[in-house]
Amino acid sequence: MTASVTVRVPAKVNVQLAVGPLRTDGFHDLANVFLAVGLYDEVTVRPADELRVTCSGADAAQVPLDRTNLAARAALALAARHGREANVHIHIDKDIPVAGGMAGGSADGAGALLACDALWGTGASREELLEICAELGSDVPFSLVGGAALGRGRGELLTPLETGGTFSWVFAVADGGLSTPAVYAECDRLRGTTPVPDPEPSAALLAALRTGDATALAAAVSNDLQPAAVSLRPSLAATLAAGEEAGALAAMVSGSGPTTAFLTAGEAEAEKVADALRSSGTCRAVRVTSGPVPGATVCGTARSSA
Ligand SMILES: C[C@@](CO)(OP(=O)(O)O)[C@H](O)COP(=O)(O)OP(=O)(O)OC[C@H]1O[C@@H](n2ccc(N)nc2=O)[C@H](O)[C@@H]1O
Ligand SMILES: Nc1ncnc2c1ncn2[C@@H]1O[C@H](COP(=O)(O)OP(=O)(O)O)[C@@H](O)[C@H]1O
Repeated sequence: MTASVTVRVPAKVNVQLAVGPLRTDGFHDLANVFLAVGLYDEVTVRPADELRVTCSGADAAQVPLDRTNLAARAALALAARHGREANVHIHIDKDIPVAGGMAGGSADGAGALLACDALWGTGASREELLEICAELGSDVPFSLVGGAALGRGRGELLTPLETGGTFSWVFAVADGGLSTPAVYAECDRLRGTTPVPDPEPSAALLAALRTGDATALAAAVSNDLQPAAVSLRPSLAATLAAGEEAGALAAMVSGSGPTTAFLTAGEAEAEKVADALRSSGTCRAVRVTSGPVPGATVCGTARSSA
């Protein structure tokens, strides 16, 4: 009998986030180019008398442990489809900043889904898992898939993208989070009555990903939510400026923020930008990593002796 399953799930950065007009269902159509990067949450599930969520890590106190947690919702959704109880203890070892625009909650949702599927021997197809992910949230399918992908619709309709290399990134973690709906609402407010074009992926950006050319990627990155995130958190402007001055090829807000992302020419340049950001006093923590990396992956299974 399986005693526990552990799944490792990466964070993401959006190298392009083109946001269309507000839809009647409250969402926005997107051209969302995701890149999975090497900051990870680990989700472990084991049989229990009832559904329970615990969390460890520096930001653990900010994570809800009730049934609103995306990992709990994932377990409940899979159990409901397969006519069973979601009697599991889910433990999240969290390294992805909370409410930071890096899809940490989505990562935990995808991780718990994959882990419960393995623990229960559900044998759900990839299509079924992706369908459940899309019900849980717009970013959750990408957390399952990883790598690089274009998200259309509200971000849940994925097309994998080819990448020709690995890109070096520095992330500056801000104090506190930003609410994703609040950032979308601020984007709409700033746009006012200006007509908004349908979002389209940038051909130059897709080509830069394909060839692995960091300089070309830096010239093509864009985030329509950045003005809104900076409007709600004006201090981000100083963080972005500090990374740019230190030689980042591109400085941008990660998704809805407030984490900021800095693309660099390589690992040595990333360390230099990281040092400058640390001493700038404009952020809470600095992380150096790279992407693309694979999506949710089972990394450990323990068997009970019974
Ligand atoms: C902005 C992005 C960029 O990848 O991620 P974060 O930077 O927050 O991680 C995503 O669009 C966030 O996706 P996710 O966090 O899964 O959002 P959801 O739970 O589906 O939706 C939360 C709320 O965000 C807004 N929302 C989300 C997606 C979308 N295409 N249009 C929206 O307007 C809606 O107000 C919605 O009610
Ligand atoms: N497993 C989870 N980890 C973190 N936050 C979660 C989780 N489940 C639900 N949430 C809620 O989702 C909100 C957004 O968190 P997160 O996914 O980390 O950020 P973002 O949407 O900016 O990428 C949090 O403020 C929290 O209330």
